[in-house]
Amino acid sequence: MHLGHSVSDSNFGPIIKLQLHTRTAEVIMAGPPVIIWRNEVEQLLQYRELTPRLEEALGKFSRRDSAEVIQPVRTTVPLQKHSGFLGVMPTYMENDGVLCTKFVCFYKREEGSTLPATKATVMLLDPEYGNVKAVMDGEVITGMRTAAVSAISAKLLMRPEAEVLTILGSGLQALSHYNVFTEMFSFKEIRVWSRTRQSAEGFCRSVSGPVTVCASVEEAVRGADAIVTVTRCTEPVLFGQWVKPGAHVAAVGACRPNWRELDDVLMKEAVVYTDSREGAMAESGDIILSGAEVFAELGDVINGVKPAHRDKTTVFKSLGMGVEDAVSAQLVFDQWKAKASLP
Ligand SMILES: NC(=O)c1ccc[n+]([C@@H]2O[C@H](COP(=O)([O-])OP(=O)(O)OC[C@H]3O[C@@H](n4cnc5c(N)ncnc54)[C@H](O)[C@@H]3O)[C@@H](O)[C@H]2O)c1
Ligand SMILES: O=C(O)[C@@H]1CCCCN1
Repeated sequence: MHLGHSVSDSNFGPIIKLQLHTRTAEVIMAGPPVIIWRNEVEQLLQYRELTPRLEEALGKFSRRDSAEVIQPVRTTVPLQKHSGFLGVMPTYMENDGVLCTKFVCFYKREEGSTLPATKATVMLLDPEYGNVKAVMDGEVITGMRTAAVSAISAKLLMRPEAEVLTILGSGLQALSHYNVFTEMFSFKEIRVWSRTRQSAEGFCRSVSGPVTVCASVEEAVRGADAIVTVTRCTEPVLFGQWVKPGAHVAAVGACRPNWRELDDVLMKEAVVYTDSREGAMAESGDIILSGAEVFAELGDVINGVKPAHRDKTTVFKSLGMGVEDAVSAQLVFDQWKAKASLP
């Protein structure tokens, strides 16, 4: 049996057939979990399959049906010595038979640090037997599912005639957002701003299409129809006075209650959407410190219970949800089994 190049036969415990209860359990790994690492996750995960599954999952989450999704607010453990946090993100999707936990460490790295700002690992478990089925790289999953959800917010909330996309930040999330936004939409102009021109120019070299490097945030965002903020700033970097009325902002950074990416003017003027109300009220400094009202979750719009105010300035405040990782990891695992000709 082909076991995938990521594990050798010797790593695998015996594949055994068990007669348990009334269910014949096949391919229960009596041995160690499958390890699916970065390169293989990159090969197995595609936006065209992932994005519709994420949109469905956002709707399931917002219905608050415990048979669909159980997703407590992320547990966050401060790593004070390293200016970081450990986030633990369990999710159970009973109807879909998916049990997943992501462990993610994220840090306030000093400028010029070459250490990663985010490191994530995803575990997929069998909800009936409790064994760990797979351990996966969480970097690719986090990068792709976060960008795909931002793209879903743009699909729902951005004006259809949008022509200019601006990306603030030039790191891992900036690249994944560039990739999915250019796959899902066609913009006449794409702009990027980063703290240093050098890193912005490095970003331009890493993408396939033309991108304008802007010297200031104001230059980058004035006239933009869609703005993606993917910085690690902790004070506002995007100011409402620069944002064109009717623009859509996908705000991905500032995921701590005392961190900001957006100023009060923008938060007060915009119609604010988020992924999880509970998560936003626990973790979003942009919402908590500005006192802005959360109009709806993205899932409420998907379920048709709240309108999409495309004609107004909109902010999607993204904090990241375990259900996004669960859906992504299950898709990776299903693709891996298909490739290994496993049932
Ligand atoms: N919402 C979610 O689901 C989710 C998921 C993953 C990461 N994030 C957050 O998204 C942000 C970007 O993540 P990433 O993996 O791309 O990080 P990264 O370190 O790869 O890139 C961060 C970018 O921000 C810039 N930057 C750093 N400090 C800054 C500052 N003080 N002001 C302005 N720009 C600054 C860096 O130059 C870089 O271009 C982080 O805040 C991260 O916590 C959110
Ligand atoms: O949901 C996530 O994966 C990210 C990790 C970094 C902090 C914000 N949330």
